[in-house]
Amino acid sequence: MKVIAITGRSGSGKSTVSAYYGSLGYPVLDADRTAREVTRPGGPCLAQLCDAFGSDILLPDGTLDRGCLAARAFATPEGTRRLTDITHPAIIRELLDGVAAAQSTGVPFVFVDGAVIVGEAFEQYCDAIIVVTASEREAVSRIVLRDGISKQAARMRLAAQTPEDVLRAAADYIIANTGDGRHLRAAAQAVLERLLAKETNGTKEKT
Ligand SMILES: CC(C)(COP(=O)(O)OP(=O)(O)OC[C@H]1O[C@@H](n2cnc3c(N)ncnc32)[C@H](O)[C@@H]1O)[C@@H](O)C(=O)NCCC(=O)NCCS
Ligand SMILES: Nc1ncnc2c1ncn2[C@@H]1O[C@H](COP(=O)(O)OP(=O)(O)OP(=O)(O)O)[C@@H](O)[C@H]1O
Repeated sequence: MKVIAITGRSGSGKSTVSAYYGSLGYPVLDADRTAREVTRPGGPCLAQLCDAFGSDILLPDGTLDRGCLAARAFATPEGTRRLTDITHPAIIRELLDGVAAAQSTGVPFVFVDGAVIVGEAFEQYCDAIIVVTASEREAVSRIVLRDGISKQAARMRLAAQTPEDVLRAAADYIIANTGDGRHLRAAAQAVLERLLAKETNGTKEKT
């Protein structure tokens, strides 16, 4: 069984691609949801995060104040590194449990939807990387529509993310989400067919 990462910048459409593969019956693991699990009260990361960023990153009910942690961790590259170093070992353990569970069902692929995979430790567990791309303009308008934030806030979010050329350089497959939803599904289906063909004939291909 192959582990296939689906990554991309915010608003690129990776969750839409993941949902499409899920609708076809393939298992999809969501790294963002896993991150929420490992940072829940009683989870493996919350105490370490408090040690690193201050115990006032907790809300009065003991849950993580995500906005507060984001403001502190993303303020500097060192803070962002610290956040990743604390959370990713636990995220990876959970994801690998999910991979093992999928493997026992005999499917050819498990997909992992995650924004922070390229250049990080989980990349070594991936047999292939799908990068979903969209222009800045498209990503901004989709984020504005989905999250109800301003264009400026959407642009700031994108500015803090891994540049698209870095993601493209790591990609085995690129899905350019430049049209409507039907176009996106067709592009995702084409990549799936290439993955299945590669499984059948064992050839290595690169986009
Ligand atoms: C700091 C947290 C609580 C902020 O949560 P919040 O809901 O406010 O924002 P969200 O998760 O949507 O992230 C905001 C943006 O930051 C980026 N980001 C998140 N974590 C990281 C990271 N470790 N390194 C670089 N960028 C990151 C995301 O791509 C996203 O675009 C959260 O991002 C987190 O727990 N991050 C660490 C775990 C992680 O790496 N998650 C990404 C999935 S692997
Ligand atoms: N081709 C498209 N046409 C119109 N809307 C789209 C298209 N692709 C995605 N969307 C919409 O744009 C929004 C962003 O897509 P999606 O949530 O899949 O992106 P994402 O890469 O997972 O973003 P994030 O990392 O911010 O969660 C969603 O509301 C989705 O329904």
